[in-house]
Parts: sequence; structure tokens; C-alpha cells
Amino acid sequence: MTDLAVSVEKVSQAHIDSAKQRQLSLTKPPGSLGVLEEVGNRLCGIFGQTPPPSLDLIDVTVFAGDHGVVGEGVTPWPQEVTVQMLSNFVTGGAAINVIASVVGARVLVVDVGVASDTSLLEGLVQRKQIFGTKSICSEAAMTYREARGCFEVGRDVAKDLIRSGSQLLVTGDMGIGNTTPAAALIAAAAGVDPKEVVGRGTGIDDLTFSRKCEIVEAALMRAERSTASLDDPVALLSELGGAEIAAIAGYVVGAAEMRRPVLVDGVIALSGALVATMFSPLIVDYIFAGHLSTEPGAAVALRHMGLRPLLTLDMRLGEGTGAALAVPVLRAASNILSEMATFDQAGVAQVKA
Ligand SMILES: O=C(O)c1ccc[n+]([C@@H]2O[C@H](COP(=O)([O-])O)[C@@H](O)[C@H]2O)c1
Ligand SMILES: Cc1cc2nc[nH]c2cc1C
Repeated sequence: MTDLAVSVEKVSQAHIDSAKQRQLSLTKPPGSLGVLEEVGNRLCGIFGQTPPPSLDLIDVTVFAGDHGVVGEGVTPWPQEVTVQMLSNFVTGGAAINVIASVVGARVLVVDVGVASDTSLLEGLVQRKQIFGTKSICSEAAMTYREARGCFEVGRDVAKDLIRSGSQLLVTGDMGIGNTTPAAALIAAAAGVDPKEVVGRGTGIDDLTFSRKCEIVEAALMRAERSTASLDDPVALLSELGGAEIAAIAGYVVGAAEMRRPVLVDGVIALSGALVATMFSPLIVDYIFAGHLSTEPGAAVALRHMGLRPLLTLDMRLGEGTGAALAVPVLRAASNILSEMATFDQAGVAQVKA
């Protein structure tokens, strides 16, 4: 196991129980708000507060990195699109900027491992640990030390945002080629066959798809043969990861350590979240799954963590878009518990005994 110390407390069962009681007193048939009730109750457990606070300060963090495996022909897009999209994020022109603005969230963009020099990009948070990963089918993505560095970037960003008042963290990612390491990580962490998790990413033809399957299989076999123990989440990230995926794992851990909810996006974010849960099984109770990406690894990762996606909109963009769209679901779940009238307050009769 890793020597990296992670300290997560159990969510408060007492507050989940008091939230369940409160749900019964509100002017609605018991259970009629379905998953919204479960979300609200879990928010109480996370914050240790019933009702939970209204979610006013929300941060989407887009972690970015490049991937050596792009050289194997797993994506039709050139690697430069990663840095070009970062420029688009910081100037407000990407889908995540639009959706974050609709739901009232801020967007922070962090370079953890982009292959090119991004120092001239104004508005970008510079936390570069590597200039892109190595190709995972022939060697480790990065060293153990580098993986740990990327993880700590995510964890620090999460803790800094929460210390400055953030009440909900949302994961985002950008990295051409990153559905390949995400698939490899999910296959390794969930113990499933690569064929179950490899998908078409940004949209690839049949030939590229079979190449991608072979690459993920080769990467897994290579990683299993390597001396590192794949039960160690940092070793797993160093073998098969991406810089932004390691940072997302750290961001999820950081949120849980600070007792705050984290809303996770598609397959890349879920691969990071899955690795995060390897540090402690208590972490999963701090995670909400924003949506079900069409990328097959997303469903596998969700099933492995026992999480249910809040939205199913056939999205596969990444950037945090699917998670950000689910922000109003969490807000509503929270405000239901704080703002709805009780049967007594509203003078509404309850079911006859
Ligand atoms: O979030 C998802 O589920 C998702 C699914 C497919 C693609 N993406 C995004 O597309 C890029 C990776 O796709 P690819 O085909 O180059 O591996 C990367 O920038 C991701 O944010 C994201
Ligand atoms: C244009 C483009 C935008 C993206 N956003 C996240 N991944 C992406 C991949 C591409 C190719």
C-alpha cells in the first residue's frame, strides 16, 4: 500500500437519520421526491448539519494533461487541441463556461501535465508536474513521485477552494487521448476485461477502436508485470494514469478530507474517483455522480462504486459539463430540506392512521 496518509471521517449517520425524519414532516407524500431525498439526506451526513447549507459557492476545476499514448493512434485529434481548449476555457468560450454560468458555478483551469509550455496563457493556474505522460503500453505513464505530485496538486486545489468558502466541488478534465488511460485504470481498479471499458472517446472509427482495445490490453499486461503493486493507488496512477486523472483523484480525496461533497463528471473523472476510493472506502459517501457518460467505462466505474448517476443525457464531452449540469439537482435537494413547509406549518392534513 501507499505511504501517503489520507484522513477521511465517516459521514454523519445521525444527520442522515435526522434528515430522513425531516423528509417525513415535509408537505409531500413520503418518498415522493425519490433520489432527491437520498441526495439531500446524504448532504446532511456530509456537512454534519440538518438541513444542509444552501449550495451558493460552487467550483468546477478543469484539470489538464497530455498523454504519450496519443502517439499510438488512439484518437483522431491532434495533441495541440488540449492547449488550444485551455485557451478557450480561460477566455470563456467552451461548453463548460456556458453550463457553469447557467448553474452559477466558477471555473478554474489547472495545468497539471500539458505537453507544451502554457506559461503565457493568462488565467490558467500553473501547477505543471510533467510535460505529458509516456505511452502506457510500453512504459509507466510517469514516475511514482510525479504521480504523487499530480495527486497533491488536486488535493491542494480542493482544500484551498474549500478553505476559501466553496461548498461544492465539481470535477472537470481536458486531455486529448485521456479516455485510453481512463479505460485502463477502470479495468485495473474494477477488475474487469478491457473490452468492457474501452469506448469511442471523442468519436473513432472501427479500425482505431480495435487499435485502442489492443493498446489498453497491452498497457494492463505491462503494468501487471511491472514490480509496482497495483493495489497502491499512487502506483496505479503512475503506471496507467494521466496527470489530470491523478489530480482528480487528489481533488476527490481533498473534498472528502474536508467533509465537502464532490460532483463527478464522465469517464475520466470517474477513473480518478475510482482510484480515490482505493485510499479509503469512506470516500464514496462524499461523491455524487453527475451523469452517465456514454463511454462504457463510466457505467463500470459507477457500478463498482455503487453510485447512481443523476442525469442521463448521452453526453461524452468531459470538461465537467455533465457534472455541472447536475448542480441544480444538488441545490434543490438541499433547499427542499431547508425551505419546504412542514405539514404542521402549512396546515396540510397527513395520511389517516
Ligand atoms: O467525460 C467523458 O465521459 C468523455 C468521453 C469522451 C471524451 N471526453 C473528452 O475528450 C477527450 C478525450 O477523448 P479521446 O478520444 O481523445 O480519448 C478529453 O479531452 C475528454 O475530456 C470525455
Ligand atoms: C474540440 C474538443 C473539445 C473537448 N473538450 C473536452 N474534450 C475535448 C476534445 C475536443 C476534440
